[in-house]
Amino acid sequence: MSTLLRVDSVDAGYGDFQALFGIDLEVAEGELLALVGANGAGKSTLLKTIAGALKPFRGTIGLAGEDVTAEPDIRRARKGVCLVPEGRRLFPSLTVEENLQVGAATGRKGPWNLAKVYEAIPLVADRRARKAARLSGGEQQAVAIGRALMGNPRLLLLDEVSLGLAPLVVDQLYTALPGIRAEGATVILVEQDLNRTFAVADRIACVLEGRIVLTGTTAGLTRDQVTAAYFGTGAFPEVKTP
Ligand SMILES: Nc1ncnc2c1ncn2[C@@H]1O[C@H](COP(=O)(O)OP(=O)(O)OP(=O)(O)O)[C@@H](O)[C@H]1O
Repeated sequence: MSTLLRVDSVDAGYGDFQALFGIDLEVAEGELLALVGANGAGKSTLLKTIAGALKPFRGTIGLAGEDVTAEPDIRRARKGVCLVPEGRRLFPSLTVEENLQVGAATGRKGPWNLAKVYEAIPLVADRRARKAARLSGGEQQAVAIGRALMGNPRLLLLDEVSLGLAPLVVDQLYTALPGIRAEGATVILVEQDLNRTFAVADRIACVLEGRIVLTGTTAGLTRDQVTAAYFGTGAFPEVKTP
C-alpha cells in the first residue's frame, strides 16, 4: 500500500517548550493507526502538527509524497487532512445540520453528504434541527465527526473523541468507523481505551514523553507491551516493527 502520511524527524512544541522529539511515522493509505500514551505524552501535539495547526520546530510532514510542512491547516484541509480536536468546537447558534454544512466548505468532492452522515451516525440525524448549544457534550462530539466527514477527508485525525461520552454514543462512533474507512479515509485516532484500540486499529504507536517508543501492528503487539510503553516501564523492543 502506498504511504499517505510521512512524518520525518519532527520536533514540535509551544514557544520555548518542546513537546515532541524526533518523531518518525508513516501511515499507509487506508490504514487506521491508534496513538496511545499517558496524559501530556504529546498525542494531541502530534495530531495538531500533522493537521498544520502547529508548525514544527524541525522536520517535515509529507502527504501523498508532497512536502506540506509549510502549509497552514486551511490548505491541508483542502487536501483532505481533517482534525477533530478534543472538546467541542461547534457553532452554538447554528443547528446541527447547519454545522454539518460548514464541514463541506473544504469544497472536496467525495462520497460524504448529509444523507450519508445521517446514515453513518444516527444520533446526529435525530438531532439535525437542534441548535448546537442545546446538545450534550457527547452529541456535540458526534456532530463534530459528522462535520469532518462532510469535508470528505483523506486523512481523518480523531483526538480522544470518546472522552467523557456515554457508552452508547461511543459505540455508535466506533460502529461508524469501518464505513468511514470503506469510503476511503485513512484514520489516526487517539484512544485511551486499550480494548477499543486493539479492536479497531491496524497499527498502534505508543507515545511517551514526546517520543514514539513502540510501534507495531495490532496483531504483532501484546497488551503488556503497549501498557509498559504507556507507563514507561519495562523494556521496549529496540527495533520498531513495521
Ligand atoms: N497550548 C499549549 N501551550 C503550552 N504547552 C502545551 C500546550 N498544549 C499542550 N502543551 C504541553 O505539551 C505537552 C504535550 O501535550 P499534549 O496535549 O500533546 O498531550 P496528550 O498526549 O495529547 O495529552 P492528553 O491525553 O492529556 O490530551 C504537555 O506537557 C502539555 O502540557
